[in-house]
Amino acid sequence: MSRKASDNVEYTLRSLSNLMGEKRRRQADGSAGSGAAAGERSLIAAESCSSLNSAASGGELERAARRQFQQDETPGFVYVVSVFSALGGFLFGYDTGVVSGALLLLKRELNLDALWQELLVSSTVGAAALSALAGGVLNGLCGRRPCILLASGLFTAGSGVLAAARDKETLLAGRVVVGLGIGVASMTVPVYIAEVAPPHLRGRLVTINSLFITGGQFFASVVDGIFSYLAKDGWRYMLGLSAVPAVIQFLGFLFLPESPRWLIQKGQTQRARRILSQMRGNQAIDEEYDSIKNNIEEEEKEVGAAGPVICRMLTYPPTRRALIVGCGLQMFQQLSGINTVMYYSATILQMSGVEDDRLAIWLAALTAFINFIFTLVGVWLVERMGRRKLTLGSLTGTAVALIILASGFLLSAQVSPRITINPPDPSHQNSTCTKYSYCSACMLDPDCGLCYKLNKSSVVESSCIPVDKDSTMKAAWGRCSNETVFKKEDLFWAYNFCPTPYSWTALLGLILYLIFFAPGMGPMPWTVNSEIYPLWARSTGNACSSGVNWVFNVLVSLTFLHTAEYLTYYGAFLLYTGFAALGLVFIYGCLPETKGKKLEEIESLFESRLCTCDLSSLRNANTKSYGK
Ligand SMILES: O[C@H]1[C@H](O)[C@@H](O)[C@H](O)[C@@H](O)[C@H]1O
Repeated sequence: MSRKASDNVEYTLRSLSNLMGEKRRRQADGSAGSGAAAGERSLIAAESCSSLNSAASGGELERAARRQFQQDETPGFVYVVSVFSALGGFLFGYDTGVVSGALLLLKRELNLDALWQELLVSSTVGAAALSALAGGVLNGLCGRRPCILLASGLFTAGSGVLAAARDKETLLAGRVVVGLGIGVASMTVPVYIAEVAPPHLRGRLVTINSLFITGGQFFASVVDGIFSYLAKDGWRYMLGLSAVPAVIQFLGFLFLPESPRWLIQKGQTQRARRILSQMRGNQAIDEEYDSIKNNIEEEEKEVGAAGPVICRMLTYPPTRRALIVGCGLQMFQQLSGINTVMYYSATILQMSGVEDDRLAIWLAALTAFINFIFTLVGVWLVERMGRRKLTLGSLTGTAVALIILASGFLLSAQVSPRITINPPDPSHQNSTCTKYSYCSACMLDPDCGLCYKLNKSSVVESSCIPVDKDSTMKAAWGRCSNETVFKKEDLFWAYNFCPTPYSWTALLGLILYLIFFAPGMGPMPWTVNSEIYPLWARSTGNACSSGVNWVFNVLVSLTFLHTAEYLTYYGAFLLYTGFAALGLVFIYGCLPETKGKKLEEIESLFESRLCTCDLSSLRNANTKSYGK
C-alpha cells in the first residue's frame, strides 16, 4: 500500500473511531435521544464495524467511512441557513433580469433615450463589479454575516428608491445601490454556504445559490410579463417587488450565525465550536474543528501574515494557481455569451415567427424557465459527476449549441429577403435605412426595420424603413407606421429579425444552449470559486473572481451590438464558440476535481503546476487501481 493510501486508512480509522466514540459517549449519558433512536444508532455503528472488519483495502475503508458519515443526518439548520443566504442569489437574478421589462414601460413614461436606457442597465452591473471587489476586504474584516446583512440592506433601500422614483436621475441612483448589493451578495453568499456545509453536501448547497440566481431571473420575467399590462406605473411594482425577499433575508440573518471558519480565524474559538456543532447535529466536530484550526496555523507559518492578501496570493504558487483557475472560469462563463443569449432570446424567438411583442416577452420567460430548470439538473449532478466532468461536458455542449445558433443566423442571412421597394423619405432626412439591398443588412442597423407582405411563406413588397423612436413595434413613417392600419392591410413589421425558413435552427440552438450551459457553466464557476482558496485567501480570491465575472459581463453585453455590426450575428456567435473552445482547453488542463474534499484539503490540489490536473487525476486513478 502506498504511503498516501496508508495515511488515508489511518485518517479514516481515526474519523470512524471519533464518530463512534462520540456516539457511545452520547448513548451513555442518555443525550442521544430515545431508546429506539439509540438502538438504531448502535445498529448503524455495528454495521460499520462489520464493514470495517471486512474492508480489505484503503479504498473500501474510505468508502465505508464516507457511507457512515453520510448516514448521519445533516441537520435541517444547514439547509435553512443555505436557503436564507441563497436569497442573495435570488435578488442577484431578479434585479439583473427585471430591468428589461421595466425599461419597456419606463422609456415611454419618462421619455428615456437610448443612452439613459443603457445607463440604467449597465450602471447596476458596473456597480456590482466594484462592490464585488470591495466585498473582499469587507468579508475579511467584518465577516460573512455582516456582509450578507449589508447586501440585503442595500437591496431593500435600492428597491425602495426605485419604486418611489419620480425622475431618471433617482432611478439611476436606485439602480447603482441595487448593483452594490448584487456585487457584495454574489461574492459572499457562495463563500458563506461553502464554509457552513459538510463536505459531501457542499457542491450541492452552493449550487443551490446558482439555482436561486436563475430562479430570480425566471421570476423577474414572469413579473415583467404580468405588469407589462399595467402601462402606468407597472415598472414601480417590477422594480420594487425585490424588497420582499430582501427584507426576509435581512430579518433572517439577524438571527443566523457567522461562519465558524471565519470565527476560528479571528480567534473566537468558543463561538465557532458552538456554531459548528449546531451545523453538524449528531456528528463529531472535534476532527473538523482541529483540522480547520491546524490548517489556519500552518497557513500562517507557510505564507506569513504580512502584506496585502492579494500580494501574498500572487507570490504563493498554490493560491496564485487557484486564482488563475477561479478568474479564468468566471471569464469563460461570460465569454461564452450567456447574457447575450438571454438578452437576445426574445429576438431569436421573433425570428422563428413570433410576431407579437407580448408573446415574445412570455416566451422569453420560457427561456428563463429552461435556464432555471436545467440549473436544477446541475444541483442534482454536481455531487454525482463532480465539478470537472460537469463543467467540461457542459461547455462542450454549449460550444456545439453555439455553432447551431450561428448556423441558424448564417442560413437566415443567406436566404435573406431582397428589398424590393425604396420609398423616398418624406422628412427628407436621408436615413441610411433606405440604402440597404437585403433584409440582413437592414437588420444590423439598430435604427431600421423591415416592412413587408407575405405571399404564402415568401416575403414580397419589402422596404427598409427607420424605426419609430418611441416604439420598436412600428416604422417612423410609411406603410408600417400605424399599427392598427398596417395589420388590417396584411402588412408585417420586423424589427431585429428577418423572416426566413431557417429561423427554427436558431431556436433549436438557443434551447440546446441553455440545456447545456445551465447545469455546468452557469453554476460551476461560483461553486468552484467558493472552495478552491485557503481560508486566509478566500474573501480576496472570491472578490477578484466575482469582479472578473461582472467586468466581462459588462464587456460582452456592451460590445454585442457592435460585434454583430462588424461580424454579423453569426460571426458574433462564432466568436463566442471560439471563446468556448479556448475555455475547454483551459478547463481540461487546469481545473482539478474538488468533489467530496474538505476545504482544508483542497489547497494541496494546486501544489503542482497548472495544466497537469488531468495527469494528476489519471495518476490518482492508477494508484487506486493498483492498490486494489
Ligand atoms: O451563473 C449565472 C447564471 O448563469 C445567469 O443566468 C447569468 O445571467 C449570470 O451572468 C451567471 O453568472
